[in-house]
Formats: sequence, structure tokens, C-alpha cells
Amino acid sequence: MRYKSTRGQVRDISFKQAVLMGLATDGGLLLPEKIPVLSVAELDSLAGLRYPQLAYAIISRFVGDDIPAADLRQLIERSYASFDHPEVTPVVKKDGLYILELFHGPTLAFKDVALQLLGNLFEYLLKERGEKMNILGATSGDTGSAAIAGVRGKDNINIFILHPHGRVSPIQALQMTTVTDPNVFNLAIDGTFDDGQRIVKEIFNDLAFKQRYALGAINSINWARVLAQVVYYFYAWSRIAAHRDDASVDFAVPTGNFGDIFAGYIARRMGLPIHKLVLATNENNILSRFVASGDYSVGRVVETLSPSMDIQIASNFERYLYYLLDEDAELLQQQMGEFSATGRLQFTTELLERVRDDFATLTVDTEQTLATIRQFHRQTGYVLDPHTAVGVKAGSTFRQGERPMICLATAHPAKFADAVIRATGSAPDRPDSLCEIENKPQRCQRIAADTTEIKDYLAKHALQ
Ligand SMILES: N[C@@H](CCOP(=O)(O)O)C(=O)O
Repeated sequence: MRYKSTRGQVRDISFKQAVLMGLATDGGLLLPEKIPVLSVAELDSLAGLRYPQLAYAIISRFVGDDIPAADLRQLIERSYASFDHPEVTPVVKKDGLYILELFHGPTLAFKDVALQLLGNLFEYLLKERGEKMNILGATSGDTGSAAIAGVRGKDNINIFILHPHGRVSPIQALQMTTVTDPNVFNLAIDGTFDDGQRIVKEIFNDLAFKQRYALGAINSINWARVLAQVVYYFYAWSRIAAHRDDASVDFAVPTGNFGDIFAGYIARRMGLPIHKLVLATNENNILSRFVASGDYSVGRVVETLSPSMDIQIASNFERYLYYLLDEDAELLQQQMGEFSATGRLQFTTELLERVRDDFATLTVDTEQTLATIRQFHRQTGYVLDPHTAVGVKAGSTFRQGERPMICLATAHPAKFADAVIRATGSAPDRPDSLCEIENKPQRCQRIAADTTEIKDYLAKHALQ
């Protein structure tokens, strides 16, 4: 299995190189040269596998000979041992919808599924090469704590996470800032997540700096993040639809940086019978406008009840666009250039038709989010977090006949207690990991959303 960049200047690199490179050195995003397609018999053989076994069956196809099978199995087993549910990502049925619970990892959000594995993978690869790494990432709330949990206390790794000051939930902030291991550096920037993501990309694009400080990526610009998330689409399907006469399913995905739903798109290209991917956004709805009307134009980032999705410029859109443009790297590069110059892109009717074959979409605003949490709770007793509620509202809107609609539950409601209290009148139960979190010591540096200042900070604190 070899990898290439969407911008065409990087090709024929191995899985290990792709993981360590993160953002491609030509500024693009890495993708497999060829996506493996599973036969019906191979798909059927997934039913009944434990999560780590199924993860191995999927991930190993993208790793090839790069990591010995026994080592890869062991890395996967170890990564999911930290989850508090034997199924890792269980599926529950509520009110006619299937809820795929992705919040059983250490930081109670779907990001743990990929970042527990990526942390172990980095450790493994660095040990093998006798190298060190400085991880640099941006978060709108969930990626940060999950990445920190994936590498805290590990040798030869420092981690620097930018989060938008005051724009993540109080619990999300505490899950990052109360981790005081010496290899963890939290930077609260005066700006939005989009500012943070732009800064991270600018720093990665300074190739001399990237190399000098051995920078690594934990955001979904890193292919390994997307790959690990592909697995739970197969897992959910194997649990509920593998043996049905019509084995097709729909997925509803709360969407911010487009990584999670893009993983579903990859699963579909691999032959998983996904009929529709329902792209659900909050008021930061550039992606929803794109699918609905071809209007891909950046707006201002609005603060909502679902802060992890308060994003306008979604990283993984580039990967999707690459496929939409029939893997034409030159055209892609042209389009990305136009987008950074004008903040907008236009699409032909023919392309839009293809987009609509892949996705259905809905924008869910604050009032609808609160109403969904309230009604779902009244009808089922189940408490949705506000991101999941956005997906559930969209999922119930597009549910058709007998076809299972699987809604991704991307975070535990306890991370967003204020929204839940507003909707239901009572606070969600707190898992043990959040007990006393307000009373723990914190460490965090407030900093301007300025690339040069952040580079200076990195240069001072990086492992060398
Ligand atoms: N929603 C994310 C934003 C970063 O996205 P990623 O998937 O690229 O890490 C968050 O919670 O931080």
C-alpha cells in the first residue's frame, strides 16, 4: 500500500512515512494510491468479530508490510483496552434509530477511537527509528484532550495543542488543562478554531521548521486518524445489518472538520453498503450549503451549543474534492488556490449531482438542537449531547422505510452539561473520569493567534 498527496507532488510513500509526515510536504493531504474494495464474502466475514479484530481486518489493508502483523494486532488491542465498554463502540436502538456510541474512550468523545491508536503508533514508530517528535495540533474541543490522553507521559514525544480561548465547553477545557504531565503544552489562543488550524498548517508548511523540530500531526490531516475512524462504520454495520436481505444502511454524522464523515465516505468506497451519508451541521454550515446548493463560501465562525463543530474551513474537504475532481491533482490545486484567494468555490450541476449521490444534508440550529435533546430524552430516557443531537435530528429527517439509520453519538453528554440542563432541566450523569476535575491543578498558556509567536513558543519548548 502506497500513499500520494492530493496536490500531486508527493507520491509512492509508505504507510509509516504517511503517518509521520501528517500534512503532505506539498501542502496537500495524503491518501492511499488505491482504496481496497472488500468482496461480499469478506464483508460477511466481519460479522461476529470483536472490535479490535475487525479493526485489524480493516487497518491492516492500509498498512501492508510496513508493520509486522503481530505488532499491529498488539497495538490495536492495547489501544482499545482503555475503553470502558467491551464492544468499544456499541450500538443501541432508540426510537427507531440506531445510536453508535463513540464516547467510551478516556476523554468521552469519538476522537479517542483514533487517537488512542495514533498515540501508540507514534510511540512504536519513534522507538523503531530512535527518534523524537513534537506534536502540533489544533482543537475546537475534543481532539485536544483525546490527543493529549493518547500521548501524555510517553517518552520522546511532546505535544502542543492550540484551543480557542473561551470557545470550548468548560469540561473540554479542563480535560486538556488539568493534564500537567511535563510533555503536555496547552495553548489557549485568542481566536477561533479556524485560526488555530490555519496556524498549524502554516507551521507545517514551513518545511525547514517542520523538519528541525520533528513536527507530527494528530488532527485528521493525518491519514491514520481517518483510517481508524473508518473501522467503526464497518463495526456498526456488522452489528446490525450484515445478515439482512437488504444490507444497506444510512449514517447520520455531526460534521465539523469533515474527517468523521469522510471516513464514512472511504468505508463506502471500500464496498460497505452505505446508501446515504447524512451530513449534519450546526449554524456553521458551509458544508451543508455546499451539498444543498453548491454554495461553498466561508462565513464567520458562530458560537453554538456544539462547539466542536464551530468550524468554517474543514480540512478534509480537500480529500473529498480530490475524488470529486476524479483525482486530478492539478485541478485540485487550482481550486484550492482559488478558495484561499476568494473564500469561495463554485460547482457545476453535474458535480453537484454526484455530491448529492454521496450525501444528504441538514443544518440544525440551536433551538432545534435543544428541542431534539428534550424530545429524545422525554421519549426514550436517553440523553444526547448537543453534537449528537444535531446528527439525530438530521438522521430522523432522512430516515427511510426499513433501512437502518445509524446516528453517530460523537460525545458524552456530560461534556456539555449546560446545553443538556437547558434542554432537559437536569444535569447529565458524570462518568468517574470527570469527578473532581474542577479541583485539579491546571496548566495552560494564553497566547495570540499568531504564527510567529507560536513558532517561538514551540522552539523554546520542543524536544530536540
Ligand atoms: N472537531 C475537532 C476539530 C479538529 O478536527 P480534527 O478531526 O481534524 O482533529 C475538535 O474537536 O477538535
